[in-house]
Amino acid sequence: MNFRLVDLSAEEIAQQLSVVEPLTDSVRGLIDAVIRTEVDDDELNAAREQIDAIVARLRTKQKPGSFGVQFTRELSGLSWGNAAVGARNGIAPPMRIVHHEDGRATCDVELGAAYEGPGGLVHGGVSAMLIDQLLGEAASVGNGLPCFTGTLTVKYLRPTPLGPLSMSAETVRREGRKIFVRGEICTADGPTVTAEAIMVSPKELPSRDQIMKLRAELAAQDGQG
Ligand SMILES: CCCCCCCC/C=C\CCCCCCCC(=O)SCCNC(=O)CCNC(=O)[C@H](O)C(C)(C)COP(=O)(O)OP(=O)(O)OC[C@H]1O[C@@H](n2cnc3c(N)ncnc32)[C@H](O)[C@@H]1OP(=O)(O)O
Repeated sequence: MNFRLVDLSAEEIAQQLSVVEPLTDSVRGLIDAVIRTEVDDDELNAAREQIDAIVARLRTKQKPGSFGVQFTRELSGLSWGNAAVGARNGIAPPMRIVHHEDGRATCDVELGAAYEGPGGLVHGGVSAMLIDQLLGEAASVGNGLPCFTGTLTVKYLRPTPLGPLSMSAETVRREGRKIFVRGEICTADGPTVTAEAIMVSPKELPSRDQIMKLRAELAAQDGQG
């Protein structure tokens, strides 16, 4: 697994996010506009040319492969390409604000036209992705142990409408590296989706000791520099 420690302070991260998040929101706006626009074909072709020019501009300096996951010295993860929550990912639903308290994670999200499955309703795979992410965060942050999804069980109780939703996830119990979690997606009328998962902290992940060692190495480099 690609695990990389980066030397960024909280202020530097906030600075980068203040530029990146509005850009990602603009990309979300573009996706929504392309889905719902009713302008004529000439306008669509002209828009495509402008979009292609912007893509070429961004590609003048490009990371190889994917964004990857970087960790800071304070062990905050920067997964800015992540499909569910990546700050640079315009296809990630806008679910950035996740609150953690006592092993419970909650998040409000508003899903628009880009997340549709059946007409006017949220795609089932999108619901599964959202709740998987929140369950993973509840397990990982709540127990101080980075986890992968081992088994995810999703029950669709009734259709989930596009629009404002609230989600919650909590740890039920822990057995060694296995963390049992459950969660739900709700509208104002109550739950539409419930889910259970077994999150497993993989044995090949760097241990906290290894992370601390990397951190000490960075500090030693500072001392020399
Ligand atoms: C430094 C502190 C920092 C703390 C803060 C952290 C902040 C983090 C922030 C944010 C969190 C992010 C949240 C992410 C959310 C989204 C997650 C995803 O999308 S993950 C991608 C999809 N999932 C995969 O790709 C997994 C693929 N599978 C695997 O990699 C392995 O199979 C894995 C890790 C699941 C297990 O591999 P093994 O080698 O570690 O496990 P073995 O040693 O065989 O088993 C350990 C125990 O787990 C059970 N187990 C193994 N696989 C299982 C499975 N698939 N389902 C259920 N249980 C399983 C086994 O039966 C065993 O249990 P017994 O100890 O015997 O009781």
